Amino acid sequence: MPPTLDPGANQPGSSDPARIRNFCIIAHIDHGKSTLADRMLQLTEVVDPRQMRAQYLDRMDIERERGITIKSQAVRMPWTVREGEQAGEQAVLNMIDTPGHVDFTYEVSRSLAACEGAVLLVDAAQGIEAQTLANLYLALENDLHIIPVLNKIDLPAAQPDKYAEELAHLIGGRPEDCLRVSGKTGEGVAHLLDEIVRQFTPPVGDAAAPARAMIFDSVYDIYRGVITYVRVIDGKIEARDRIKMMSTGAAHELLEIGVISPEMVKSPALGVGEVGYLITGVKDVRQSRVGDTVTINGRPATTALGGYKDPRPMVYSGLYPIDGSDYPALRDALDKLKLNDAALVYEPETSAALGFGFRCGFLGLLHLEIIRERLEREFALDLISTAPNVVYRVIMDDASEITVTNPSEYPVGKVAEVYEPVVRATVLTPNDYVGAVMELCQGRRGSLLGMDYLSTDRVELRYTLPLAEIIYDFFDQLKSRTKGYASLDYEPSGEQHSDLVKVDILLHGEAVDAFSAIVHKDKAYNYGVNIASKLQKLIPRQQFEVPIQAAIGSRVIARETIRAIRKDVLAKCYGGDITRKRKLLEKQKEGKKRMKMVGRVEVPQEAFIAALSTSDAPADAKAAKK
Ligand SMILES: Nc1nc2c(ncn2[C@@H]2O[C@H](COP(=O)(O)OP(=O)(O)OP(=O)(O)O)[C@@H](O)[C@H]2O)c(=O)[nH]1
Repeated sequence: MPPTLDPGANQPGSSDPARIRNFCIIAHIDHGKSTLADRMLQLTEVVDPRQMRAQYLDRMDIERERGITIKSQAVRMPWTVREGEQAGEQAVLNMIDTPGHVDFTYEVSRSLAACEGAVLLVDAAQGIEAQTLANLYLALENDLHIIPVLNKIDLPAAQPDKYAEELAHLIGGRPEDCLRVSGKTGEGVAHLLDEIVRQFTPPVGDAAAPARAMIFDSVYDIYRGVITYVRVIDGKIEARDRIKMMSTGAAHELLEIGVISPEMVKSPALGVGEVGYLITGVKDVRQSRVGDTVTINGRPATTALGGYKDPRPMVYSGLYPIDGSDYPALRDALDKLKLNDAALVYEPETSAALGFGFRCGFLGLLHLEIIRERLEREFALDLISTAPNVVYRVIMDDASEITVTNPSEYPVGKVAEVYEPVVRATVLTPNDYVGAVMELCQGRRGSLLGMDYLSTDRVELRYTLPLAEIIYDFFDQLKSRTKGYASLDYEPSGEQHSDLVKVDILLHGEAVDAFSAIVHKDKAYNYGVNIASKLQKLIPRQQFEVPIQAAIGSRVIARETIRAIRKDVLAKCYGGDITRKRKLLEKQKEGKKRMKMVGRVEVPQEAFIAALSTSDAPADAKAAKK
């Protein structure tokens, strides 16, 4: 018998945990999570049809334009089961839309910890991809129940039968258990919502215990301060409570509490299993740290919930304003972005070539590109960024240790050992391209860990690769060598001892810090030749000859020369005798000598910009954002 309908029972704070289902949608990039989420919002009628827009939950402009999700989003949707034995049952669904790109995996894992179930979405025209696997493993690690779903069945190229087999093989179910939907047409979505209620378990928690809520996201809003997203595990948080952060012991007055449905809706309380937001008037997201446990000040819990790992920057790059007077504006802008993005780190640095700027740490190249683009767009700054590099651990001869985030700070001499970060990469590729992928990985100093056939024509290759090799055009190369069919996922996997050297680029004998790079010994020559020849084309000829050298320590490994402009000092000297001409030429030579000695090469800013931006570096991010 269907339970009796009680409209009050689904109100936040008083909903019966047995009615709640907390779930997330996980998928490879572009397999259609956000589109499916849109259909769910429509079907559950939480969005007014007139206000519906595509990718409703991707709120940042940049997310909408690029069609990618960067921040996780949680939304509460009431749903009355339509079919089957439970028809008529009222449920409260909390859906968490997660980003798909590797750079943001840490967001995914946080969201997963707030759910009991995961909808594993696979594009029925593409099949399983690298991030499908990565996200599935994350979900399994979090003990989530999985509903496999094939999406985009409206596409003529869809092969749902084939991929249902693959999926069933992967997660160990039957092919007929894979649901089939189209986020575009809405087909099968109501059935999926029914299955979510039927298959996922409701949250369990102790309603009588002191309150404990897990912070899974925290964002800064210019009007409202920090908005903290939580999932209540035990007890209840009420609007008039004073809350306490368990890691710091700091207590805050609650200004507002509520749920997102899909805009913020105030509510009197949040009970066991509920997902919602808290506003305390705190101005810095770091005071409301993701992974922390919130409790009630008057009746605090004794043990905190298990937290999350802090995201650690993997890639560093120097950001400099093109117009030096923009430096304070850049600092303010970074401060503002940092409020919202705990993963962004930066500290001031100066470069002889580029002036004042910041060395910034990012989760990956896409993160770098997004921050840079937001700085340029939201804060109207014109920036130049140096080639991205990873973090090196350098052990000196006297056993002291240095962490190098900027190649120009790499110590000269007396280096005993250098360690560089490595990743465990998974590449999924059709059979035909295995050779091409292996060749690429080998060329990037990869070592093969294993290889598996997912089906007769798809292979999973696992490699250990230096992160530094991936952040250059690896993704682009992978795509072009496999006609776009291979997909890549990677996760940090410690560090390895490597034969690395610092290559300096010297202009007229002086090292230009912005071009220094730490590269593998075998690749130093290529790097040197490449940059030197690029600069030779970019720097205009001067009054004197300018050598461009690439050097390791004092050893020059490549050289190009910018020839001098020979000023025609004889132009004004018509006729006349030869001794006068000679005298003028002698004088010119002297002048040139002086210039060579004292003069500094005038390198136009544009040359730096061109040399750095035409380096093949951020191609990965470009390819990934599509
Ligand atoms: N034909 C068809 N296209 C779809 C369907 N679902 C999504 N798409 C298209 O697939 C593309 C990617 O969809 P998104 O919903 O943005 O994908 P996503 O998985 O949210 O992407 P990320 O947030 O970047 O991970 C868009 O161009 C959608 O229009 C579907 O069911 N059928």
